[in-house]
Amino acid sequence: MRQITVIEHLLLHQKENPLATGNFTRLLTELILAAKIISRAVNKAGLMDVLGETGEINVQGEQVQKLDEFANRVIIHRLQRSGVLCAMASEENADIIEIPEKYSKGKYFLVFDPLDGSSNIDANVSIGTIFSIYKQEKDTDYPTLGELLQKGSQQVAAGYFLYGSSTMLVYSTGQGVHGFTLDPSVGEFLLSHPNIMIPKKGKIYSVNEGYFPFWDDKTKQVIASFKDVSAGKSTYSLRYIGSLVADFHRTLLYGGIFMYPKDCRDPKKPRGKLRLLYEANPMAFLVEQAGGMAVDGEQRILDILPEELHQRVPLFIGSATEVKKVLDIYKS
Ligand SMILES: O=P(O)(O)OC[C@H]1O[C@](O)(COP(=O)(O)O)[C@@H](O)[C@@H]1O
Ligand SMILES: [Mg+2]
Ligand SMILES: [Mg+2]
Repeated sequence: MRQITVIEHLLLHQKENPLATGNFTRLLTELILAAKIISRAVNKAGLMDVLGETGEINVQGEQVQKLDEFANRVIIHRLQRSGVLCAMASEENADIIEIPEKYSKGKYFLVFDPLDGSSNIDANVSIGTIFSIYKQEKDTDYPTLGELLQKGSQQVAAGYFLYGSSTMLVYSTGQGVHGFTLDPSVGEFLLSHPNIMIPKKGKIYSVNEGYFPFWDDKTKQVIASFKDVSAGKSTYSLRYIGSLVADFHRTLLYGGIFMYPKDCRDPKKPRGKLRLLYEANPMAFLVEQAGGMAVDGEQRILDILPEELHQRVPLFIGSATEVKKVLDIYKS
């Protein structure tokens, strides 16, 4: 089989794609380089000083791991010099990240979760980097937060790097979902999974069932429906890694559903844990491109207009059959 790189694939196989321009390919090239640097650190984590916590608490109120901070620094460092971004937003930074005056600017917003699945880092379990790209609509040098807070349906591209038993890039520019595997011997991501489509129905449900006592009655009904084996009902297996990027990747390839519902423990946090901008929107963009669905229980994730940078949202994502089942139960 001919070996096809990410940029080659974008230019050759998506010719009619308006994103096949110098600026977008530059952005993708820098992102890929940042991911290779992060992947190298992940692979050598036990040999480098990147395991454990930094001792700091981030804007999400969570412990910052050394690898979270490293990945965040690598992405900001590389991408602010790319000349094609007008601003960035990271799960680890409280505010929008402006491009310093000394670098030239462009028209894209990059929104990212530098290291997803932080609690799994020290156990050598799959983790990843999630990204989402939007266009700046107005022609100003200083984009406002309001300009960045676009609906997920306005993403021009989204994807993730998965640092698993192999390192992969899975992404979409709105023309299908394509997967590339890093060949460490040549240092390139090469096409391995063209045109990924999620099965219409799956056999796996994925959720942290330890939180069962903290769910409302409807949510309990939703999860119970995947355990219901009465006459004629399908049986499901339960799989939960605790890294969205890895749980989503399995769901995309095998089908089924991943869920992170709202939690009633804290009435001030009725929206679950996952972040709309950094986690739910990019995965929702990918799953729809692959023929699946993503909802918050009532509405399509990509239709939600964000009110703030670090907004959280309940997430039900996967094969159409299972996601529709969730919608039906919440509606009933
Ligand atoms: O431990 P919990 O509550 O099940 O949460 C797991 C979820 O939290 C996350 O780790 C949150 O992401 P970060 O690691 O980027 O903060 C997701 O990857 C995962 O789906
Ligand atoms: Mg995350
Ligand atoms: Mg993270």
